Amino acid sequence: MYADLLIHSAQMMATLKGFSTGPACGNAMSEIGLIEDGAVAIREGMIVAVGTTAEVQAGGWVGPETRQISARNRVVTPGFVDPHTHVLYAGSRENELSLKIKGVPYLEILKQGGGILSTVRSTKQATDEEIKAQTGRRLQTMLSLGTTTVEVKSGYGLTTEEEIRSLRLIKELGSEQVLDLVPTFMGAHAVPPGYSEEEFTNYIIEDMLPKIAAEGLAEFCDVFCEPGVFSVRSSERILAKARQLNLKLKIHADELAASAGGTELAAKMGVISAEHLLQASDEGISGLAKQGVIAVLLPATSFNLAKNSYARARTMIGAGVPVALATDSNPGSSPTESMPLVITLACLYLRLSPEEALTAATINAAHAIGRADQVGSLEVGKQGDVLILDIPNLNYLPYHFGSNPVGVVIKRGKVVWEF
Ligand SMILES: N=CN[C@@H](CCC(=O)O)C(=O)O
Ligand SMILES: [Zn+2]
Repeated sequence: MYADLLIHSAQMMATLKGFSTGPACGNAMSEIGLIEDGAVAIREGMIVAVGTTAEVQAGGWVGPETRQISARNRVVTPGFVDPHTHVLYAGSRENELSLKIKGVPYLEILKQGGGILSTVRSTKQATDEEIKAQTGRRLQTMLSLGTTTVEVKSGYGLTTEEEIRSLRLIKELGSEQVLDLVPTFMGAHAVPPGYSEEEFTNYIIEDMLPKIAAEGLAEFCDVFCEPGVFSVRSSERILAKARQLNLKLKIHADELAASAGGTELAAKMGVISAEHLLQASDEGISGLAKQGVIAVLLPATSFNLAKNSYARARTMIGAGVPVALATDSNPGSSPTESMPLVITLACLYLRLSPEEALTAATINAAHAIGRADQVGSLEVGKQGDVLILDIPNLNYLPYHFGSNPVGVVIKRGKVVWEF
């Protein structure tokens, strides 16, 4: 039995091994399982051997039919996992840039009917084909930047019918695209005109959630818990109903307003992951650590909101909270598809080391979306999702920002993108 593909002679290979059953916390976030002169062999889409080039070659995996790719002078890592995106939508919001430059706050734009509500309108007006074509292009860009698994939220529908349409389109794209897509229901993304927050919360609980759960369209349920959007009380009611319906839980918590209680709710509900967390309190952070909640940090959003405010990642890591990174790709607060950019911002502004950032963008991100048994590290039995980065060492990844460091993307053992 020979491998279909052998990647060999990597200057350095970061395997991220050893964290498949639980995310890396504290000092362990720096343990990236380095192998010099590394090699990985893949058969039928799955990893069958990992080690030094000599070890893998001695394992008898290389036959006449095995395709061999040299990673000499390059760095090999698992494919990036992007655990927080709003990438399914139609339209764009570059018109809001001038408002932002003038200092109009994000939630003020939303209150005036722009922001998320503007994307709700453009998505509703678009045909299924238009939404899929626009989203497909973004997914293709993600793939070229090294993302091989991505979480995608609904939330630009805000009616039962439109939310179900979005989740069905995510499912269709998942079966047509190279990337693996993980669907999250986020009907609680904004309160549309004509509803009070309480009325819309009731609508989500009584109508949206039961129908979406019955169709099996989402794995996770997420809520934008923020004063002026969904209160802690409404968020708790929505998440409790979602849990009853066997959905796993996520929460956008304490992004904009000072310590509003979202982080504490995340800990109380024992969600899988809490996202943003710019304003999380010390008590909230220790609650996350106690409950093993993963902090999904989104430094591209902080950067793009241009308020010079970033999550306290060092405090979180010090407290033992497992940290993951994501793009938050969306048309308003983070119009980017780039995990390499997120890694640079995480190093410079969250003060993560390159090793911690890589852990956060691979195995910890995989845990945040319930996929750590399949992706996020280079270990025997996992999917053959591998990147060959055109860089001489790991420091170079955050260092050289704004260009694409990805040389080759391999998804389930197939070369799917090459520079
Ligand atoms: N904060 C709420 N939702 C998104 C933004 C979505 C949008 O602006 O369209 C976020 O995570 O940043
Ligand atoms: Zn988000």
